[in-house]
Amino acid sequence: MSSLLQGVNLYLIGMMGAGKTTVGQLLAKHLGYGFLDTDSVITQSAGRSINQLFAEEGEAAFRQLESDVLAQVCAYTRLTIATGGGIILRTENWSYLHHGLVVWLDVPVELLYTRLAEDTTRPLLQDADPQGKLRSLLEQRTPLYSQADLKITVREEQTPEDIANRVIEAIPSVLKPQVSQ
Ligand SMILES: Nc1ncnc2c1ncn2[C@@H]1O[C@H](COP(=O)(O)OP(=O)(O)OP(=O)(O)O)[C@@H](O)[C@H]1O
Ligand SMILES: O=C(O)C1=C[C@@H](O)[C@@H](O)[C@H](O)C1
Ligand SMILES: [Mg+2]
Repeated sequence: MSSLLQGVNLYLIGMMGAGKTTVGQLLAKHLGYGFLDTDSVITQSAGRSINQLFAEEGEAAFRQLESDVLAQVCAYTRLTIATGGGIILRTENWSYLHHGLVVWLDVPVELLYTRLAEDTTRPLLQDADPQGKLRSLLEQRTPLYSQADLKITVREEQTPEDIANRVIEAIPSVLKPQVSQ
C-alpha cells in the first residue's frame, strides 16, 4: 500500500469526534508514515488550549492558525494528518488538502454525540443543545466534506482498527498504480 501511495499524504477530515485523531495514528503506523494533528500543532505552538484560543482570540483567528499550519504541513510527504473538524470551511485550505489524498470519516450525529457527551474540549459544543449543534454543523458541512476523495461511513460497532483497515483497503480504488514503460 505504501508503494501505491508513493509518499502522498493522507488527510483525514470529518466532524468533531469522528475519530480523525484516533484512526489517523493507527493509519500512520500501518503505512509507516509520520503522524500530525493540526489541532495539536496549533495548541502546542500557541501554548494554549483550543477552548482558550476560541475564547481569547476568536474562531476567525483560530481558522487562520489552522490554514497556516496546513500550508506548512503540506510541504512534507509520508504523513497522515488528522485535521480539525472545520478545516474544510475555507476554500484556500482545499488547495492544500488536494495535494494529498483526502479521506472523510462520516459518522452519524447520534454516535458523535455519544462519544463527545462528556467532553468539554470542543468549544463549538458548549451549547444548550450540543446534539442539535452537531446536527446543524454536519448539515452545513456535508457538501464540503463530500469533496473528499474517499468517504468512509462509520458504524457504531466498528473499532478504530476496523476503520483504519477499511481506509487502507479503499485506497487502491482512488489511486491507480503507475504503469512502467
Ligand atoms: N471507532 C471508534 N469507536 C469508539 N470510540 C471511538 C472511535 N473513534 C474514536 N473514538 C473516541 O471518540 C472520541 C473522539 O475521537 P477523536 O478525538 O479521534 O475525534 P476527532 O475526529 O479527532 O475529533 P476533533 O475534530 O474534535 O479533533 C475519543 O474519545 C475516541 O477515543
Ligand atoms: O469542527 C470544528 O469546527 C472543530 C473541530 C476540532 O477539531 C477543533 O479544530 C475545534 O474544536 C473546531
Ligand atoms: Mg482530533
